[in-house]
Amino acid sequence: PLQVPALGLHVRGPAMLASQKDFNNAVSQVKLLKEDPGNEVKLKLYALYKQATEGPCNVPKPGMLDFINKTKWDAWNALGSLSKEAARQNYVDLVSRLSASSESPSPEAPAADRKQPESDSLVVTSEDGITTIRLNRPAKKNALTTQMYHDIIAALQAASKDESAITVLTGSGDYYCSGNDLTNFTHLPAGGLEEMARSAAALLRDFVNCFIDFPKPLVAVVNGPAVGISVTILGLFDVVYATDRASFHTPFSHLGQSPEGCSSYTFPKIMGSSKAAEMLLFGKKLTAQEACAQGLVTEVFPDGTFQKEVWARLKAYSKLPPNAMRISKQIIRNREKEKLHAVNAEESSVLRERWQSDECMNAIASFLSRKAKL
Ligand SMILES: CCCCCCCCCCC/C=C/C(=O)SCCNC(=O)CCNC(=O)[C@H](O)C(C)(C)COP(=O)(O)OP(=O)(O)OC[C@H]1O[C@@H](n2cnc3c(N)ncnc32)[C@H](O)[C@@H]1OP(=O)(O)O
Repeated sequence: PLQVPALGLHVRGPAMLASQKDFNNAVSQVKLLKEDPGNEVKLKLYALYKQATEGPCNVPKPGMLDFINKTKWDAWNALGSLSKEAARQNYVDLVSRLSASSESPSPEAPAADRKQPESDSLVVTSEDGITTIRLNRPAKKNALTTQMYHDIIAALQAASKDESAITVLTGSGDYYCSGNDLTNFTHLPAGGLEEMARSAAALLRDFVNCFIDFPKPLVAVVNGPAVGISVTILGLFDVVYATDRASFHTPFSHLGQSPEGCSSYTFPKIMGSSKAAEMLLFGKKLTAQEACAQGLVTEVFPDGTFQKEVWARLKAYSKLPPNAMRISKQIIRNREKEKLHAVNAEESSVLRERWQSDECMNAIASFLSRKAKL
């Protein structure tokens, strides 16, 4: 089947297309879903519904500050000339997957407690004693959606209990991760900006807590440039391997924001206060070699041999006695845990205020209107 890239959906041949009755049933089924499928999926459903009922997007683009309607318009418009029939089929397929996953757990779950991620944007695999959590939104440089934060939390919780010795976080495509998806802040809930900031701070805190508490060796395989929160949490990993194509960028001041991921504590500790300040206050972007010289990265590999060398090394490490590695990590981490939790709480609470500031809103609007890029 062909792919509609923006939404990762499939176009089928005419013989397999769903009828109008199937479509109407799917529309009714959506209202009966037991779990909220998350904003990204709801956006896909919206776009497919519009395409299936009205055809290609035919209304004017909303203004850049009309975040919600612009995001909906973008999703519909991204379907291009997809036929009404194919959109109808994709809608029916999506609803049937959502209904199945909300009704029964997958019989093929690879580990007892593993719940597969809600969307294709995160891929979790276990092999050779290594659980790999792969960010999989290459078209968006692996920017983290709200759903992905939830899925990463679930994946880490499952990995902490599975049979693997080592857990790896990496990315698909040319980027490791472009940080928080800035459109996360455009879906204003009923309680407005204040409620959005409250729930974002709670999610951030839970997310970072999972990294602080993760009990096994945690390795970042940084396959390309890294931005924002994907950089700051590196201070909570045990080992960081990077391709020489990677860069490390924390543009918080540019975005009217402040550091998170415990970086206000881990970065000065790792690289000294003035190097940390240059990154966290002034947004200085480091090359892979610079990040390695400053202790944020363990080792840099030539891009051409990066995957081969890193995975060979990780496979060898994964054969070491797992309990010994776990216990050694605990001794190192236990000394810091209380402090890290306190730092995380403070950073999340400061960001809650920042997200309600004009500085932050203007920076996000600028990015979304394509005026600003890092
Ligand atoms: C209510 C609940 C909310 C919950 C939210 C939880 C909150 C936790 C938040 C924790 C705080 C985190 C802070 C950060 O991470 S700050 C860093 C944020 N990231 C950025 O500012 C990066 C923005 N992106 C860019 O500047 C460029 O895209 C980049 C330099 C990364 C790449 O440039 P390039 O020219 O190579 O590629 P494109 O710009 O064309 O990008 C391709 C497409 O990807 C989209 N994209 C990229 N990054 C992001 C992003 N961070 N958010 C959203 N979209 C992103 C880009 O728009 C392109 O899309 P289109 O092809 O559709 O145009």
